[in-house]
Amino acid sequence: MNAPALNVRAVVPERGVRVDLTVPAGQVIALVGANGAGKSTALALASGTLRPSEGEVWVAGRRVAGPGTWVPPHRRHISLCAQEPLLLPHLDAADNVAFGPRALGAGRARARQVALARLEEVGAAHLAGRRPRELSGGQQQRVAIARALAPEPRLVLLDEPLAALDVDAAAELRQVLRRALRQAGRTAVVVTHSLLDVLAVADAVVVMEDGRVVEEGPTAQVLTRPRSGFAARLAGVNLLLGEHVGDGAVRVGGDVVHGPADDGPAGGPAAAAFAPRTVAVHRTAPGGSPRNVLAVRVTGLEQQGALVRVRGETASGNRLAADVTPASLAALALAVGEEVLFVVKAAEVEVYPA
Ligand SMILES: Nc1ncnc2c1ncn2[C@@H]1O[C@H](COP(=O)(O)OP(=O)(O)OP(=O)(O)O)[C@@H](O)[C@H]1O
Repeated sequence: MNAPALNVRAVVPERGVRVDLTVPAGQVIALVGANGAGKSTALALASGTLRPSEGEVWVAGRRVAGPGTWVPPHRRHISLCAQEPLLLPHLDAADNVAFGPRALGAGRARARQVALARLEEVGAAHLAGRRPRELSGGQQQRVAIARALAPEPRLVLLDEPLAALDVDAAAELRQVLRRALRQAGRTAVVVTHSLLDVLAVADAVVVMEDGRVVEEGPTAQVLTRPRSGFAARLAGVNLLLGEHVGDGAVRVGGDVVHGPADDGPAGGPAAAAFAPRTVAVHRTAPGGSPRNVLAVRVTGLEQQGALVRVRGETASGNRLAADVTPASLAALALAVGEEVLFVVKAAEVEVYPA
C-alpha cells in the first residue's frame, strides 16, 4: 500500500492544538471547524512554517519533522495556496507559475511549457502575459492555483482559497478547483467554511474542534450522519448525541428520541439526526403516527428562504431548529422565550452509532 501523502501527529501546546491527521494519496480532504479550531495550525505543521514541540510529520513516507529531524518548507514537496494570491508583482502570470519549476532546476523553456499547461488547466492560458495588477481577484487566484500545481507537489494545501472572492468568482473558481484537484486525482487539503466547497471538491471531510480532530469520513457520510456539532451545522441538520437504548431509540438527557426501529443491541454512544424541515412546532402534543415530542424554549426566529427557522433549546441544553411556514407561525403567534413542542416523525429521524 502507498504511504499516505501526509501524516501529522503533533502537538503545539502553546496553541492548545494536538493534530492527528492522515491524508491518503490521491484524495482531496476538506478541513473544517470553527474559528480557532486549529485548521491553520495543522496546515502550518504540514507545510513546515511551524515546528511541533512534540510528535512527527511525514510526507509521502518520509519523516519531515520530529525528534532530530527538520526538513524546511521548500524541501517538503508541498505547495501552499492562501486566501490572498500573493503573486510576484513584477512578473507576468506565466513567469509567476514558472517560478517554482525554475527553482527546482527546470530550464527556462521547460518551465514555461509547464507554466502554460497549468494555466490552461485552470482556464487562464489567455492571461499568461499579464502582470498581477492587470488581473481581477479571481484571475489572480487562478494563477496562484496554477503556481501551486506547477512544481508537481506531493500535496497542495489551500487555506480558504475562495474566501476573498465575490459570489460569482468563487462559484467559477470552485469548479476550477474541482477539476484541478478532485477530477485530476491530485492530493490536497482545503480549509473552508463553505458547504458548497465541501460538496464540490472534497472526497472526505475532517472536522476540528478545540485543537483536535473530532470527526472524519467520506463527504457523504459526514454530511448525512454527522457525529460532531460542527459537521451537523455544516450539513444543516439537527443532531442529538446520547446513548442507544435499543429499538432505534436514543436517550438524550431527559428525552428519548425514536428513529425507525432497528435490531442493534442497546448501549453505546448513538446519534439521532433530523432535518429542520421535518420538524413541526406545536403548543400541545399531537396524536397520530409515532412521533417524537421534544419540549424546547424558543431562543430565536430568523428567515430561512421562504420559511422561518425557529431555534429552540431543550431542558438538557441541546439546540434544535425547525423550519416552518410563516402561516403556521402566525397561527401559533409564537415569540422568543416561549415553551413549545418540536414534533418530528420517527420515520424522519436517522439513528446511528456515534
Ligand atoms: N501565531 C500564533 N501564535 C500563537 N497562537 C496562535 C497563533 N495562531 C493561532 N494561534 C492560536 O492557536 C489556536 C488555533 O488557531 P488556528 O489559527 O490554527 O485556527 P483556525 O481553525 O485556522 O481558525 P480560523 O478559522 O479562524 O482561521 C487558536 O487558539 C489561536 O488563537
